[in-house]
Amino acid sequence: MWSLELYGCINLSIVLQVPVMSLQNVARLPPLPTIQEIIRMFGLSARKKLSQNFLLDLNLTKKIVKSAGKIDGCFVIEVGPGPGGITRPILNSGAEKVLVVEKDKRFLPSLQLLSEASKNKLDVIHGDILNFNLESVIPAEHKVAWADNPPNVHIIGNLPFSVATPLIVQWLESISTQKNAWSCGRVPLTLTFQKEVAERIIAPPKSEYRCRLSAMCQYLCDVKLKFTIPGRAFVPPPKVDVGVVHFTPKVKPLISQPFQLVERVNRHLFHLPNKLCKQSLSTLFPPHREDLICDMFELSGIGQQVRPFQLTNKDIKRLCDAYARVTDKEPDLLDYDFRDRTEAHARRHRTQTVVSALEERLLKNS
Ligand SMILES: C[S@@+](CC[C@H](N)C(=O)[O-])C[C@H]1O[C@@H](n2cnc3c(N)ncnc32)[C@H](O)[C@@H]1O
Repeated sequence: MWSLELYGCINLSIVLQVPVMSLQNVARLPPLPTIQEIIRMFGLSARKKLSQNFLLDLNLTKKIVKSAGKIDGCFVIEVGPGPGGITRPILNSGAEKVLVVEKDKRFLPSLQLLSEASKNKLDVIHGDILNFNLESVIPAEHKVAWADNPPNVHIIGNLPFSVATPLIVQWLESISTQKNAWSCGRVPLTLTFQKEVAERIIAPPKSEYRCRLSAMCQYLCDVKLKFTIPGRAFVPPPKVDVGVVHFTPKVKPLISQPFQLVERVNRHLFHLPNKLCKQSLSTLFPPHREDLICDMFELSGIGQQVRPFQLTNKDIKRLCDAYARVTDKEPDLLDYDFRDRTEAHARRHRTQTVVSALEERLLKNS
């Protein structure tokens, strides 16, 4: 039996102001202490340094799980479970098996207890999701062909903002190459982001939020902002609101070029989102090769006066295809880095300044 005395009452350094996740609300798991009690029992204070913001409101954690779609009978991977506020509704939604990947080992004992209560339906892995290949943990019976409907596998996570964005970029590359979890088919994702990042992910052309992340997410996935959560719902509350985004990988990506090429074109395109495309794309080529930008626009059929934020996903596809054709003829251009030139130029300039100062001094002394 669970009891506070058994584990000792350890400091609760966060203020709990949200509705309590009560025993009655947990339908399929046996009676368990509330998440608040778990936090207290194991001394699981949220670490600001690690951007840990817990979601303890059962209505919200259930809503996140519901927005993933039908998870009954599915294999569910949760990234960053923390004290288990989202893990519990996943277990209660009839998932066949749940695997959680948690980096902070302070959470492992409480997750282990949850695993025992779930009759080992829950597996706990101590690891860093940024370096973790999910392919090996997804059972073979859940693997389907890419063109089939998404497999009975879901990834859900409320990660720190500083992890969620690099992680989705890393995972987009895995989606494009059908590696990692996506070697098992078009595994959908339900992830939380800072609201502004969520707005960027789903931003249509001409939106003020349209950026590289919008183009990269949308060429590979159908993306939907499911709902937003006010920052005050978290413990401790972050200064910003949070968006829950659902990603379903597309059967056929909108752009058939390699991920690195698409990333490169978008990186250059959107580094000056409000300038003319001609200006933003000029950094793709050495300064004396303006002819190549003209070739790129001619091949793509896109007008040079358009601004990056106005481009549709199809326009971006045309520009990527055109860039692929231009660089097919001169593959070295794929390695061209305009900053190298700037850096080399700056270095030359610094050297020249030092040399001139030296010469001046020598002249004075002579
Ligand atoms: C914002 S908290 C959310 C906790 C819990 N899911 C909730 O909603 O209350 C993020 C969790 O992700 C974990 N985490 C952070 N970086 C991680 C990583 N690279 N790999 C796995 N877990 C990570 C943190 O330790 C923390 O438990």
